[in-house]
Amino acid sequence: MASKQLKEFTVEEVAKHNKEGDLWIVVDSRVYDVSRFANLHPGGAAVLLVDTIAGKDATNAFFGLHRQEVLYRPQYARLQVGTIQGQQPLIKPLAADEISQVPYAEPSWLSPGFSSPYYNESHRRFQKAMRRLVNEVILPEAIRCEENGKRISQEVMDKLGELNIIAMRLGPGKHLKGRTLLGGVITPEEYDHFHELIISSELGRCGTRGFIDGLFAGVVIGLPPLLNFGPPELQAKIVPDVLAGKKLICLAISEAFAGSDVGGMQTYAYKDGNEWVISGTKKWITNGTFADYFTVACKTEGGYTVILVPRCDGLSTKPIKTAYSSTAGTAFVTFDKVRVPVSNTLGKEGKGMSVILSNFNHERWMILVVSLSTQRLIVGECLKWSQQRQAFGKALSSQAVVRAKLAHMISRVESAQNWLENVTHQMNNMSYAEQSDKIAGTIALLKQYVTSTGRATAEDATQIFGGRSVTQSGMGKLIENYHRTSPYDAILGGAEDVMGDLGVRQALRKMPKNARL
Ligand code: HEM
Repeated sequence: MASKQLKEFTVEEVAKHNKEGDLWIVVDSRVYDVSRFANLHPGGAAVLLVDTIAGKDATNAFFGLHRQEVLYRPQYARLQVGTIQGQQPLIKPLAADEISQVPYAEPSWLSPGFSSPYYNESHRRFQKAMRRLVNEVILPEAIRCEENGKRISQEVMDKLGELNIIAMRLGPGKHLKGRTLLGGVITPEEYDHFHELIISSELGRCGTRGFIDGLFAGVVIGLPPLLNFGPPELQAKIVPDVLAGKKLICLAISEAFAGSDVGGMQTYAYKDGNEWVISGTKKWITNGTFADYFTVACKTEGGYTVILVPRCDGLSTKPIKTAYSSTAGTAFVTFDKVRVPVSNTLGKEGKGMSVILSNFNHERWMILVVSLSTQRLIVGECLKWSQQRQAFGKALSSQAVVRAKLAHMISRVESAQNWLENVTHQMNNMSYAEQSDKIAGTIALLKQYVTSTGRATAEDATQIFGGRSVTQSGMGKLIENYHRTSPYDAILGGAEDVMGDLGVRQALRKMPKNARL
């Protein structure tokens, strides 16, 4: 409702509307006629009729119980009949590409007055455009899909394909050549891992973990083996459609028999003439329910081989019900004597383990970037809530115990961000082979750090939000989602303990032979 069409009222005029059937309230200088709405109010009519609320300024009470978005929902926005004379609303939604002014709610490079050696103008342009895209296109879809558990709509997939978001999520490389990135905001030559970090960070801010996995996580991990090791004819057949969002691919490695212990897999392929015959099962396959193609790790004679399998006879998928939304498409995949041409082999026969391992650093980095960004979102939520929530007659933030929790939360997210930016800078300056040699262990340690601090922050946030932190709607909905889903980050792409161990083992391997105290 445009404010110029609204009447202005004095506080005294509003105060006259203070009874059942004639009930007004004020929230942040906006006057609402809730006379008829009172009986439909999800919080009940009685709470609106008490002396301190009916005909009064109920701003503090309102924001102690509702997210501001409630006021912008069309069915509630139309309850506004006017404004208070001489007052202006203070609380406004952020514009689609606006940066939050809440301290630590954004990484420091985005905060006014802060500088960073890592980001240039192209990153700033890119971030602004990406935030707008997330808020206008992706977040509404995320909220829908997270709730109904359905796959992302073809319309949104097409849009993201057109903007080359899917291609960019694979990182910098020749697959970006000649593409128009995010409507031309930057060139493929400019695109680096910090742009990619921005994509994953902006997505993480949706706070809808299942949806974020549904949003091409399978492509990010399932396509690189084809791009890096697949025969050109197979690439030509599959890659364009996948990058355009027309088809989905996923990575099928883990099994009920083998998770972090990849070598324990049992899915077996043998050759019959020009064909592979594959039998076995795969479990927890992200996007598997919807996928058109499967990048499958198989045991073969003398080793492991990675094979590209299209959805075909003998291959079936069924959804696995997990703690997060089925919009992620987490599947149990069965291969029953599935036949595919030998030309679908990715990399050398028997050398599949190096194909599998080559994928892991990038996957882990992507997971931790999304996870850290959501962790920061939670810090922002806790800062806001602890200021606006009154308990024992004062704001939560006036309790030392709450401030102590906030101190730990902020320190965790800031330390991880600084480490992440350092690692990303190294990625920008190393070949993938160098990264595997020099920073695979660091990425694993960073992932362990981000996921363990994320879960500590999720726990702290539940103490600050109380019952709301375990409620899927209302004030604590982002806390609830993060608390429920942050363990995923600590498992997917390598379990937290395994990550720590990998990091230390790599460090020990690199110890100089003559190192002594
Ligand atoms: C324009 C005015 C208001 C609108 C449109 C409104 C709308 C809503 C909605 C949609 C909910 C469901 C929960 C949510 O989505 O967050 C809710 C819950 C509630 N509302 Fe309101 N409300 C208004 C004013 C108030 C006021 C002034 C009070 C003051 C006491 C109040 C007390 C409550 C309570 C106690 C709940 C339940 C909260 C919970 O379950 O945690 N509401 N309201």
